[in-house]
Amino acid sequence: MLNDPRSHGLWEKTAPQPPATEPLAGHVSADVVVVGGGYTGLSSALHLAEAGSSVVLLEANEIGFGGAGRNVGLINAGMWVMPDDLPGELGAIHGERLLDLLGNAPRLVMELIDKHGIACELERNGTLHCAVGPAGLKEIEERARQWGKRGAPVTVLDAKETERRIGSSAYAGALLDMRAGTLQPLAYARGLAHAVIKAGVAIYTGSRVASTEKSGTKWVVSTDAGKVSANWIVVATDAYSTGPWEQVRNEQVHLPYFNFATVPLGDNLAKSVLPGREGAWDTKEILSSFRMDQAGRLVFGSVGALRNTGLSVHKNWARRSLRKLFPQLGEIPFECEWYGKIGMTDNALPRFHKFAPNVVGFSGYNGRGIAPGTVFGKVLAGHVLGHIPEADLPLPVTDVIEPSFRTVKEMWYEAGAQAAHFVGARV
Ligand SMILES: Cc1cc2nc3c(=O)[nH]c(=O)nc-3n(C[C@H](O)[C@H](O)[C@H](O)COP(=O)(O)OP(=O)(O)OC[C@H]3O[C@@H](n4cnc5c(N)ncnc54)[C@H](O)[C@@H]3O)c2cc1C
Repeated sequence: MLNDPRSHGLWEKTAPQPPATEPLAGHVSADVVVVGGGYTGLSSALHLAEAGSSVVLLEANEIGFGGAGRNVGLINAGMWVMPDDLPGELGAIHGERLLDLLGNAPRLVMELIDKHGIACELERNGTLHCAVGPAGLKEIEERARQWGKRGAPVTVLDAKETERRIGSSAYAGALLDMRAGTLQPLAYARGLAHAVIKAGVAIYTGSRVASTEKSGTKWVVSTDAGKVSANWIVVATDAYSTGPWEQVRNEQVHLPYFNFATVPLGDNLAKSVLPGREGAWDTKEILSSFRMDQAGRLVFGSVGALRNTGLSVHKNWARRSLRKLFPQLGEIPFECEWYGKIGMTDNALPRFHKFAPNVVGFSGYNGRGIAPGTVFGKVLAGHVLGHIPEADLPLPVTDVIEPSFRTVKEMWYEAGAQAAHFVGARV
């Protein structure tokens, strides 16, 4: 995308085409203007239009330019925070409400894919959170216990069953979560965009919102070449936020995350690595993730940016790690490499912001935005339509607060990941 082979990598290579769109020109009106063409913006536009609202969606670059086109494609249920800790973080009402909403969020993703016939390599076979050593095993057992008492279909697999499912003896066990799955992330975003246009939304790409102003009872948002007047603004710009909502980006500490995709493994090897096509990641602090795509490529990722010295450090690390994790693959070549920035918040939980009257948005998904972004987009639509009052939202309204030492923390993430990957092959 935008002539950068390390921005969207494999996903851009294998995703179906996006709908034809153009930059905004002139002055148009709508009930709602949605800013951002990722999962949050697309889902909110879709649900608003299906309920009869007139909607304009403005995307600064292309559909899926942000996290939506760069991520690993794990459709996770819930956040990183342990289920029992959420009520403590958010209060009992918001905590249990968020658990319920996000625990069921993958179902909404899968329903939308089915309903709109989105070709995005959906796999419904669950995810495996792989335990590294006894501490990792303890962690997943506790997570399983906490989800289990809420009725979630989660199981702890022993080391033998984990090895059978993954094709590696590296792990002490794994948490299998049958609510979850994998997809081709850019294909999902582009498929949503097709559905959004079919529902009657006007999407303008290459249309960065530069400013907003109030004109009577309406909001007017301006891009380089046009304006939109609307009653509501939905802000769905998250970690790639620019323009009037750069504060959303500044609220987050950016964690770089890269992926390498191998060439297709071929039938025999593919049978020995994740034959069930679950998505997987481990319990390490600097975690690694791995999954297959539909053509049998192994997508392997971890923390770090593929730029400057990081490019060779992380690539060498990925080769060493794969040799150790899956020796049966031998010296398998990489076909694609890419990275993006994950927006982390200080308590690892997303935020709901009310920037001004009738200007609202969710952000800060901490690397878990496929299902939450989709479900929060639907919640935003319900809120704008007056069906979900503020008191019933899954998160409290919070101010946008920049964390202290943000820049230092971001440099530390990048340097720390390089140092860790320089020193050792993982697992
Ligand atoms: C490398 C990586 C791996 C990840 N892995 C996973 C994973 O496996 N599973 C998971 O669930 N999540 C994962 N995530 C997180 C997930 O991708 C994000 O949480 C998700 O994309 C957020 O969706 P969004 O629609 O809110 O924002 P985005 O997808 O980032 O979209 C925001 C859009 O807003 C646009 N924009 C910004 N400013 C303006 C403006 N002024 N005017 C107009 N448009 C603007 C941007 O161009 C962008 O397209 C990962 C993220 C990364 C980067």
